[in-house]
Amino acid sequence: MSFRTSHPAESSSSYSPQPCRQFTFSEIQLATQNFDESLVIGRGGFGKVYRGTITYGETDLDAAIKRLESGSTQGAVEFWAEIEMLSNLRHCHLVSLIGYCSDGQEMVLVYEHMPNMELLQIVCTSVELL
Ligand SMILES: Nc1ncnc2c1ncn2[C@@H]1O[C@H](COP(=O)(O)OP(=O)(O)OP(=O)(O)O)[C@@H](O)[C@H]1O
Repeated sequence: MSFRTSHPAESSSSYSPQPCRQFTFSEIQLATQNFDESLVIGRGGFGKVYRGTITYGETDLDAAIKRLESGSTQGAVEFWAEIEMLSNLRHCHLVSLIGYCSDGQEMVLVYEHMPNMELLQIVCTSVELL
């Protein structure tokens, strides 16, 4: 599988900076305590989702951090599509994308942590078990 290492929009002359920020892999490791298993809050098609604290400028933000897993059904195309879409869309009913990290094979999405999303997952799982 081949991976893109830069945001497609960065090569475009019409690119205008988005509030969505690019993080280094070291910043992601720091935020997730090097992907500590105790911080895993969910798992989706992309891979595991970790809860972490990411530093954005002067502010520490409560974040949900999705790391693309090797063997994930979703890949580079979906990764960049998610960044493109959520960078341009801001709505109270949509989860906010804080930023992303693309470093070699590592692809990570950083969202605002939504406590209700975990609660919803617990309710859905309980209903499935009934
Ligand atoms: N922003 C968030 N805040 C809190 N928890 C989150 C957030 N994003 C994801 N999660 C948790 O991680 C789980 C997996 O989320 P994810 O979006 O990766 O999977 P999904 O909803 O099944 O989507 P897909 O399979 O299309 O990637 C969610 O069910 C939720 O528990």
